[in-house]
Amino acid sequence: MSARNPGTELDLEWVSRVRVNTQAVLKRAQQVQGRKVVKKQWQAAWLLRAVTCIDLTTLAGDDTPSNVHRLCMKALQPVRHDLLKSMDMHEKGITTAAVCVYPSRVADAVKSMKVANSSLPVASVATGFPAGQTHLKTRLEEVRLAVADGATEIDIVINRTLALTGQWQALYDEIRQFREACGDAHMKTILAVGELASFTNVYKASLVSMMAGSDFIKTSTGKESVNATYPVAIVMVRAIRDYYLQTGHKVGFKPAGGIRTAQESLVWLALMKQELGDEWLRPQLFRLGASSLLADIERQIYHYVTGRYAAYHELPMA
Ligand SMILES: O=C[C@H](O)COP(=O)(O)O
Repeated sequence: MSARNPGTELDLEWVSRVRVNTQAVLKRAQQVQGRKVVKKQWQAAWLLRAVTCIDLTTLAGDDTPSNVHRLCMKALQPVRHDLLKSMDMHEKGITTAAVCVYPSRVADAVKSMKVANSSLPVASVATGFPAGQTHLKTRLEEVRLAVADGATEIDIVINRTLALTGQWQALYDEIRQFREACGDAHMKTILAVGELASFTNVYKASLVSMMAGSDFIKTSTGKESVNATYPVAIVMVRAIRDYYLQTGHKVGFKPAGGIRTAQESLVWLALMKQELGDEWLRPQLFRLGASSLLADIERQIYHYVTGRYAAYHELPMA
């Protein structure tokens, strides 16, 4: 992770003058999607870059220590060794950026990483994920427990009720408290954009989250009916840029929810490069939150190396 964002005082005047031009955002998103993506070895290199930015996620009611262990092993060896060797990348220590699990599975993930002698970060969703509709005291305690179990990154969800009713001061105060409960753990703040009703609300919620000290802002939980979209990403990354220009603090971006294909991961990287520059193409400032994206990326890399698509049994860990 890069240097932490300490946050600022809540600047309500800035928040209140925010207006987002919807047509301009939609047009820009179309341009990003319409651009040709890189091919051949450049594409393979970009796909490996995408791998290193993935928060490899499992957030299911039937998660167990064994599937969490399997997730951790996959995060540590995300692409088959022989494929990496063919690309002369086998000694580069390629892993995903982190694994992401529910709070009650953090201890399992930490144990698996320890057994593998790895310090790969374990992230946990918290604060009543995904809806955030539990008492503040409960949400704060959940953060503390996940940190005590060894999570070094916490993905909090914002209180959408506060955002939708324009209670920005109350939202700021809650997020500040989450930041404090995180201690040294880095905090990613999930806006749940599919439930924020307008781009203007998304921009305002992004600003308030950053002012309250979020190290990353994240689009979605993956559980809303609309998750990571390119237009909403344009709004959020522009808020990141404006906040950086105003304060000098760099905040990361994490699109999450419904990102499944290698092709999409290339568009996300292109969007970051064009909107925020090369510095935001590293796991310190960019994450892709995804449960099934890695399988398609590995499949595309297999195709690049062998010239054919893998049968299911050839990429069993995917
Ligand atoms: O934070 C990550 C998301 O929950 C993952 O969503 P996904 O299962 O649609 O990839």
